Amino acid sequence: MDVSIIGSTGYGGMELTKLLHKHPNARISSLHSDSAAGQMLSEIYPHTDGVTDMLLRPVESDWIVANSDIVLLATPSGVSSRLALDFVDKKHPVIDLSGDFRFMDEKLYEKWYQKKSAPYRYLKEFTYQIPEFFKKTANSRFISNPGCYATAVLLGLAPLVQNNLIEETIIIDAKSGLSGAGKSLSQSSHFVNAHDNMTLYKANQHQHIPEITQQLTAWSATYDKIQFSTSLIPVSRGIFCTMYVQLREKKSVDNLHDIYQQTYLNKKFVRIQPKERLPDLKQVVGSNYCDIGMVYNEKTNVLMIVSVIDNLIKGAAGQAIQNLNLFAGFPEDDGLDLVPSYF
Ligand SMILES: NC(=O)C1=CN([C@@H]2O[C@H](COP(=O)(O)OP(=O)(O)OC[C@H]3O[C@@H](n4cnc5c(N)ncnc54)[C@H](OP(=O)(O)O)[C@@H]3O)[C@@H](O)[C@H]2O)C=CC1
Ligand SMILES: CC(=O)N[C@@H](CCC(=O)OP(=O)(O)O)C(=O)O
Repeated sequence: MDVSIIGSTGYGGMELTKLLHKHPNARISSLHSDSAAGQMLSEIYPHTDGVTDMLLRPVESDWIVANSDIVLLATPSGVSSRLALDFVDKKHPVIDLSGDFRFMDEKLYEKWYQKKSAPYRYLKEFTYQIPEFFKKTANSRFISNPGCYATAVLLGLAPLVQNNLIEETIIIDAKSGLSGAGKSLSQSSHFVNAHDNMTLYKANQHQHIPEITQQLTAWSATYDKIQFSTSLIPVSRGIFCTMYVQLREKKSVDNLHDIYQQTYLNKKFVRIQPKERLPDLKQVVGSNYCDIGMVYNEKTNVLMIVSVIDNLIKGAAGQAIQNLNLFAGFPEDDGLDLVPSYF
């Protein structure tokens, strides 16, 4: 399968390039860049010299449609919504990493992203796809890849929500490394601000709140609100997400653990930790794994769940490749046999 990437010089685009380099059934047919068209990738990133180096072509949809089987959009929200339209019109398959096609509702998108939405007739062509819950019947050629925080949260809560086990309040405290913000420098990602520091941002205003509740309510209508906070932590990669939920009734640790294992039976990329063990960040960084652990407090009846991912892999490029594999009928782990680096 021939794959084109747009937004090639961004963090997500670069991660896609790296993963596809090792893919047994897909190859990169072209890299496209707005800022660096005409240059070689190695002129911008010398580490790609002799490995994944390629010419960066301009972003031209006709050329891409003629020369690839699918296009991956690793572009910012507000840009994907513009670029995708030509491909949808031409029925050329798309996987979009941005937030632009995650809602079926223009107003909802505009409220949370503060940007103009793609028209509804395009939104409705896209399927929001968490690969672990992919249904063959819903196979779509236009796929909206879940957001990074949303991925960690939804995988961590799915077993409880799908089985209606939560009393009401869901409190989520998520922390992300700086690559989650993309490569553009901002005041908050400046070394002096980020190093040795922790900053909570977008309190009650994060754009992944409606994305998370949209999926939770699709699983069980009761769960239409969450308390969600996001913080920057001084690491390059990784999302560490702690969730607190009060259960409807008391459960044994064995029972809860079984429910999680059952939900992710044969789901290679979700690893449920042994009972009472919580994952750390580095055990997933550099891989497509989402590791989930939990601790139950019998006195308060609160279950604390910890879910960790690499934001650029399971939270973005790795999940996009997983979705590409499902779309193409390739084994789900093609190109994703990655060992976390840990040290
Ligand atoms: N970083 C993360 O952890 C995650 C990111 N995402 C989403 O994935 C997408 C990519 O994120 P990320 O790689 O971090 O972002 P970056 O800012 O690192 O890269 C985005 C790239 O898009 C291209 N681009 C920017 N503006 C335009 C434009 N006007 N027209 C065409 N291309 C443009 C640029 O590449 P070039 O100049 O080469 O075209 C840029 O490098 C975003 O939508 C983000 O929200 C989703 C989950 C996690
Ligand atoms: C650390 C950091 O800044 N992370 C970004 C995540 C960006 C992202 O994934 O946004 P969409 O997928 O919704 O486009 C944020 O919190 O906005």
